[in-house]
Amino acid sequence: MAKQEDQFKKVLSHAKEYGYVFQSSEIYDGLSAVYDYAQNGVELKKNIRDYWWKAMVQMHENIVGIDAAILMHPTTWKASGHVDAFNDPLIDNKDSKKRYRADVLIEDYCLKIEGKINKEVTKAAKRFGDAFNKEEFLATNGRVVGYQDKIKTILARMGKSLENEDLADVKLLIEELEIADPLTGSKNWTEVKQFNLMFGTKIGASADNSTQVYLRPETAQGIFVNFLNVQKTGRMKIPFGIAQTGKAFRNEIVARQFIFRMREFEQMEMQYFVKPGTQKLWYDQWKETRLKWHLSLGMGAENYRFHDHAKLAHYADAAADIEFNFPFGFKELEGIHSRTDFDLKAHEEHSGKKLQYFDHEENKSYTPYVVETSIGLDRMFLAVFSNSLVEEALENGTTRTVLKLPSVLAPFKAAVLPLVKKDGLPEVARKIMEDLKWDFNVFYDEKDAVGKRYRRQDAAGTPFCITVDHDTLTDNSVTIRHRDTMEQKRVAIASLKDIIKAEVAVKTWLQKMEA
Ligand SMILES: Nc1ncnc2c1ncn2[C@@H]1O[C@H](COP(=O)(O)OP(=O)(O)OP(=O)(O)O)[C@@H](O)[C@H]1O
Repeated sequence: MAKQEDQFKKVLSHAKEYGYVFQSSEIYDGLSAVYDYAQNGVELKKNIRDYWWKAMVQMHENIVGIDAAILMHPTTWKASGHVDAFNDPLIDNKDSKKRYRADVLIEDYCLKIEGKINKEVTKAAKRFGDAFNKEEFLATNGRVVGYQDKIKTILARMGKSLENEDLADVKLLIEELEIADPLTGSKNWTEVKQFNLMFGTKIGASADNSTQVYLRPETAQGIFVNFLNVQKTGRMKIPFGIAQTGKAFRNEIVARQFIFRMREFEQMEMQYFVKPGTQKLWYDQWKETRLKWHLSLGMGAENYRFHDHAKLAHYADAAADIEFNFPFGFKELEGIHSRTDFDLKAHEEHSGKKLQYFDHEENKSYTPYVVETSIGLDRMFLAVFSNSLVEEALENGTTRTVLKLPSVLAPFKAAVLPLVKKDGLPEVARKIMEDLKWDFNVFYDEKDAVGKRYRRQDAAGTPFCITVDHDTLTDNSVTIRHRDTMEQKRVAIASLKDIIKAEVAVKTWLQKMEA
């Protein structure tokens, strides 16, 4: 755990030091759970968005994109259920005046019990050595089984109380477990109440209630309300998809873990409209396709797992998360949801407009079912960034910090470095830059010794360094150094474009999905 926390701290400071993520309005001490993407961060974020867009839209003839507005007619959110049910249970500590999510306090309590189980496992593994069988130990050791049962009972009771809106029982559970404010140890709690996560605002100059609007808490509804417009104007035939990337806003009660849980964030969503009865097939297929997309980035299959939901949202008949191994453990990165015809039907009902599809093959109209894939761009950014940041021991006893970003996502694909700032080398380096920048984002650096410049580019995540030296003036060749292997090769200037392209092109990476 300490190691994981250490890694997370490194991620935070590296993100700032190398111009990836800044706290929003930092000069005013920041705004909680709101972040700005800096000069390198904006490029990485754009490249992740493009990589998703290409895989989802460009590679599928039957998926098209839209860009709906953040502000929507307020009835949208009545129909979708967000006005009535997009709530989290909130509890305040009367002494510290700190605010918490009641369910998270209880889950954190269970995590502590899980910590005890892990300790027992480590102890037994040491004691029994090779003869240790973890599954058997978990199933038979009395103390461990007791811990597991306790977690199950607590979570089952919490789940039931939340479902039945029995918030008094959630409070009682917190009291019975003697859960204290993690910051102060106080057990002086208020009642638990529901808190709606939508940010509301008013449209126009009037303060009258009819002008109440919301900042969208998800991008999906912009797709549902445009379903028929897109289907008709694009002459789309079922099954087909509509994709969208854009900002979403949630007034999260507890915002923590950096850009993992933000109040303003970006989603990349795709709604796939299918014939009723075929949703299970498409749901399974999209689960597989989306996992392949993640794996194509080469961040280690062991770092992903599915979590199939036992308890389903009111609109879903199946749901799973793709979880990623973040520096603080496995957590949701993407959701795949079979949303039935809930949303389209709800919008039909609230708008009084038909949102049906006429199936020419079957010669009848029906409301399509929807399978959705929904991933947070910022969470994906954190997954990529934290997975890529490594400290590497070198043969000479020193270490180097490398940001081994998948090169297709790296902000800059190459840095051009004249060995010295004289003898005409900068001019040649500039010429190489001028030529490469039509195809790639290229960085120019002539300050400090070349070794130091290599380290800077390693830490910033640039896959290639191109060094111009005195020989370049006569042989038209340069040294190209690879970030990950540190291997250096002498190559002709004329071949640079092809060498870089072969490694960083979207095609090189996305084709791995087919393997
Ligand atoms: N507050 C947030 N900050 C950053 N990304 C978010 C946030 N809330 C959701 N996301 C991203 O949007 C995706 C789809 O949203 P969805 O509504 O399914 O999330 P969720 O199940 O509410 O997430 P969580 O359980 O973590 O709150 C999530 O998988 C996640 O990547």
